Amino acid sequence: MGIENLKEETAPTVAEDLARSLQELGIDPSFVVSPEHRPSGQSQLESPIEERGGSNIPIIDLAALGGSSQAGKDKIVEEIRSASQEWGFFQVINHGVSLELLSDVEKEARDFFALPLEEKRKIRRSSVNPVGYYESELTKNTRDWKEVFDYVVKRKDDFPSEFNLFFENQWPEGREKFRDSCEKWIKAVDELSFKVLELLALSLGVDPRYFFEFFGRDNTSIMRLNFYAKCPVPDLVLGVSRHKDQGALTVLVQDEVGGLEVRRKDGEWIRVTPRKDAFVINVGDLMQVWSNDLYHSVEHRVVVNENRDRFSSPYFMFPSYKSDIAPIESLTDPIKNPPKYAKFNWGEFDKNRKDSNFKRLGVENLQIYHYAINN
Ligand SMILES: O=C(O)CCC(=O)C(=O)O
Ligand SMILES: [Fe+2]
Repeated sequence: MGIENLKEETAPTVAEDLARSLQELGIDPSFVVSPEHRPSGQSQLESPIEERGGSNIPIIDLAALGGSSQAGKDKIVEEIRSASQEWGFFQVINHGVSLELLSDVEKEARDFFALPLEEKRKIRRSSVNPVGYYESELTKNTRDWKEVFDYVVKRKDDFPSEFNLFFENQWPEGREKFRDSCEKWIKAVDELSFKVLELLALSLGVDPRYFFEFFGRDNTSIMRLNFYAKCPVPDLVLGVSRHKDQGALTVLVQDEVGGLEVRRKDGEWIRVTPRKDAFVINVGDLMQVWSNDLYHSVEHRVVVNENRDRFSSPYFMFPSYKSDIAPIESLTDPIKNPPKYAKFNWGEFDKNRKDSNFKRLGVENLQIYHYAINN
C-alpha cells in the first residue's frame, strides 16, 4: 500500500505530461485547445459525407450571371438564398476571377512566409495599424496555428481619429512581385465580393445595390493571406479555433490540402471540399443582423495536419466605421417579426474585436448576440 501511494505521488498528471511533450517539441502551450473543442480525428471526416448520412456545402455556378437568361440569374439568387439559410456557406464556380492570378499570389505568399521570422516581423501588424504580418492571433483566447499577412485596397486617409487606428499597408522590402500580385488579387476579389453582395440583396428581396452605401471608399474590408504550417500535434491545436466571421461576408480560396470545417445545423463539423476553381463564401454576423436572423453567420474552424502546409486567402467584407447596423426595416414587422437586434455601430464593434486579437481575455469577446433584443 505504501509503495502504491508513493507511485501516485510521483506519477505525472496528464497536464504535466502534455506540458513536457510540448516543451520538448518547442511548442507554446497557448496553442493548445481545450479538450472539448479539439478536432475529432481525421478518419471519420475523410469518409464520404453521404455515407455519414449528411449533405455537403452547396456549389453554385455563377456562369449565368454573364448571360442574358433571366431564369438563369433567378436560379442563382434562389440557390444563394437557400444555401444562406441552410448552411450560411456556399462555394461558387465560374466566378470570373483569373486562376492565374490565384496561382501567382499563392506562389508569392509561400515565398514570403518562407522568409526568416525576423524579416517578416519588420512589417508586423500592431494594435494601431491592423494590417501587415502577424503570427500570434488569438481566437477564443487560444493561439491559432497560423501566420497571416493582411492588407487593404488603399490607405484610409480620413479614418475617424477617436478609434486610434490607421490602415497603412506594409509591404516586405524588395518583393515587388509579391506586392503586384497582392494588389491585383484584392482588386479581382473585391469585384467578385460586390457581385455576391448584389445577389445576397436580391435573395433578401431588397434593391440589388442596397448594401453598397456601407462599402464606399472608407470601407474597412481586409484581404488576408493565411499560411498554416504542418504541425506535429494536429490533434491538440487548431489553425483557427471555432468562430464566426464578424463582417458582411467572407470570400475565400483554399488550396487542395483542406482543413476548413463548418458546423452544420445538427452540430457535426463538415469539411469543405477543396476546389481550386471555387471561392468559399460565408455570410457574416452583419448579414445575420441585416436579415433579422433569416441568414445565419455559422461557426467554422481550421484543422491543421502533420504532413502538409496549407494556404488560404479570405477577403473580409467590412463596412465603413461610420456604419450603423440594424435589421432591414422591410424584412421586419412590428407584430409578426419584430427586429431581433438593436442598432449598433460597426466601428465600435470591430475595434473591440480587433483589441481582443491582442489581449488574452478571461471572457468571450464582443458578439452580435450582445445586441440582441429579447422580444
Ligand atoms: O483558412 C480558412 O480556410 C478559413 C480561415 C477563417 O475562417 C478566418 O480567417 O476567419
Ligand atoms: Fe473565419
